[in-house]
Amino acid sequence: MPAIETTALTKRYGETVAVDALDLAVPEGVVYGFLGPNGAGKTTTMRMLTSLTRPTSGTASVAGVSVTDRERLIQRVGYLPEEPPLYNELTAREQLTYVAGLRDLPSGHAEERIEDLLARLDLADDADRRIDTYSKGMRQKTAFIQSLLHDPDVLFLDEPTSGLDPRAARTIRTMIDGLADEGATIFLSTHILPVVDEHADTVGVLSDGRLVAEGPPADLKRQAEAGVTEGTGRTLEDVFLDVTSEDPATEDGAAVATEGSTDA
Ligand SMILES: Nc1ncnc2c1ncn2[C@@H]1O[C@H](COP(=O)(O)OP(=O)(O)OP(=O)(O)O)[C@@H](O)[C@H]1O
Repeated sequence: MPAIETTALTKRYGETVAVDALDLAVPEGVVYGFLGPNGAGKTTTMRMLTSLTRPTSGTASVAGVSVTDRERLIQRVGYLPEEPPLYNELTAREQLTYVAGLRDLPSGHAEERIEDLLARLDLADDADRRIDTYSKGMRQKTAFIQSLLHDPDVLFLDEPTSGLDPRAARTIRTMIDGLADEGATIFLSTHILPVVDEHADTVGVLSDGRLVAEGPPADLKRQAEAGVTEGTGRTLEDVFLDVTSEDPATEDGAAVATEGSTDA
């Protein structure tokens, strides 16, 4: 059973088709890099997959739970949105304890997990200060911990290293790999293409609400080399620019899929 499965998933806002008949099958335990230009529909897709917004049509399930079953779904998924919900008047420790309570985590276990995650992200010394005194990076770390506190099966991350210093960014990247190794599925949306290149097992590129390319980074780069002078190394950025260009050749809706791209 795929960790994420969508069939003709569509979201319209009036005349705008934000997500257009999206078919995804993401296996368990992988890091799936979700790319696309601004306004491509990435956030809308993640909001549908975490039951924050309802699809106009089509179906989707995450960790085997339909996105229409919000109550069961939120126990299985974590989401770090671009603007994470934090209470400014709480300290990080209070915020995380509060969220652990909402999630019904046994208090002893929750406390241990919170302390461990605060320490790993180098936030323990500041954890008793109010969040409204935090830097952007400290807020981001708090929100990242909050998204995975309940050990979700599928974790949706929108620019998880935004505002983080290189050390903290590396910690988060290492944690992403570790979570996937333990069997969690990570749906990673970011514009930092080298991170996707290094960490994603499979990449999907969304453009105008449609999946225009999908496959392991190495395969997509190899495909992009076809027709290019031999020996020219292509980067994921080249692939991204190719498949999201306004060139009519790429606008026929045909996804550049790589065989077996969604196999674990
Ligand atoms: N609540 C809304 N009401 C109306 N239109 C919306 C709404 N949310 C998103 N849209 C539209 O849907 C399209 C997709 O937006 P979305 O935020 O999903 O893109 P994105 O890929 O996450 O972009 P970015 O990389 O800039 O974050 C855009 O045209 C956007 O204007």
